[in-house]
Amino acid sequence: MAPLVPLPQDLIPFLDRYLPRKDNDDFFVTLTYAQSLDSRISKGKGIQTIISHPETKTMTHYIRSHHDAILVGINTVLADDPGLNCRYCDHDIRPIIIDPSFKLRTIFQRSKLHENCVNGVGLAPLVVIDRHSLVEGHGIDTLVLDVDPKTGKFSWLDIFKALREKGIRSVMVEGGATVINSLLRRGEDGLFVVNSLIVTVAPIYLGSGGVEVSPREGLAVEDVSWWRGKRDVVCCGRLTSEAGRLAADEQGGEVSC
Ligand SMILES: NC(=O)C1=CN([C@@H]2O[C@H](COP(=O)(O)OP(=O)(O)OC[C@H]3O[C@@H](n4cnc5c(N)ncnc54)[C@H](O)[C@@H]3O)[C@@H](O)[C@H]2O)C=CC1
Ligand SMILES: Nc1nc(O)c(N)c(N[C@@H]2O[C@H](COP(=O)(O)O)[C@@H](O)[C@H]2O)n1
Repeated sequence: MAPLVPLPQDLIPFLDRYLPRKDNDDFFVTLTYAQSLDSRISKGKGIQTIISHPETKTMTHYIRSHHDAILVGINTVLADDPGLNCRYCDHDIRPIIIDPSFKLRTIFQRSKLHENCVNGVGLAPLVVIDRHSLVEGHGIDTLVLDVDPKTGKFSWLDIFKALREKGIRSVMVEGGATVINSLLRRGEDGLFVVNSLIVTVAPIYLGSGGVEVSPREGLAVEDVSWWRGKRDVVCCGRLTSEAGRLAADEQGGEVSC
């Protein structure tokens, strides 16, 4: 695996107020991903695509160093075979895979996740599965929840409450699009479960066949800051209050970021 390039040092103060605080026990969710100018996160379904410049790739590993867990959907594991460890510094981060039908079971032994565990450079993943997919004898840590029978989905609140009960206090969500789009929606209480949003934007187009990030409803990101690197920009913001919706309404339904 190629070594990371040095972290641009101005990213440290820039990211600081969007990362979980060590002195605060509240559960914290950071949603972070890299996208093209046309809001694509890969060239196509199942295709791993390098979007970040090497310096924003290093940033991702720096952000991992501030979280207890890193969460992705199963399609991301199937497409990318990711390591999901922290290569910025010596920091243990727990991979969480959302995988209701437990597809990971069939490929785990030949995955990078497994290789990292065996080589002592990554923690074992915790796989969130539906009760109906529970089988014995695979040697993989599972968190068993019930999907909503109508949607076939877990509730994010159920997932995060269960992770909190396991002692996890901060989760960095990296993707893919299904996970990101669902987290960019308000819950039934009208609130988002995401605290911080950190999006890398690279000056490329991936085309209409690419995997798109675009939530069902528009929203306005609050408390926004931008960083400009050698090639990419990074947008940080928050999604926690009602102000985003109010701001959108005041602009006659137009939503701006
Ligand atoms: N550029 C970037 O930063 C990133 C890009 N990617 C790309 O994203 C693509 C994968 O995206 P998607 O196909 O959308 O897949 P995904 O990685 O979001 O996984 C979707 C699957 O996860 C499970 N899942 C997700 N949320 C669930 C819930 N609430 N309840 C129950 N099951 C749930 C389901 O099985 C669902 O089919 C890949 O091409 C990958 O390369 C992935 C991560 C980051
Ligand atoms: N930040 C970022 N930039 C890109 O260009 C990407 N393609 C991704 N993808 C995410 O990173 C995971 C791979 O990470 P490691 O193998 O652990 O280094 C991949 O699965 C996506 O979640 N991210």
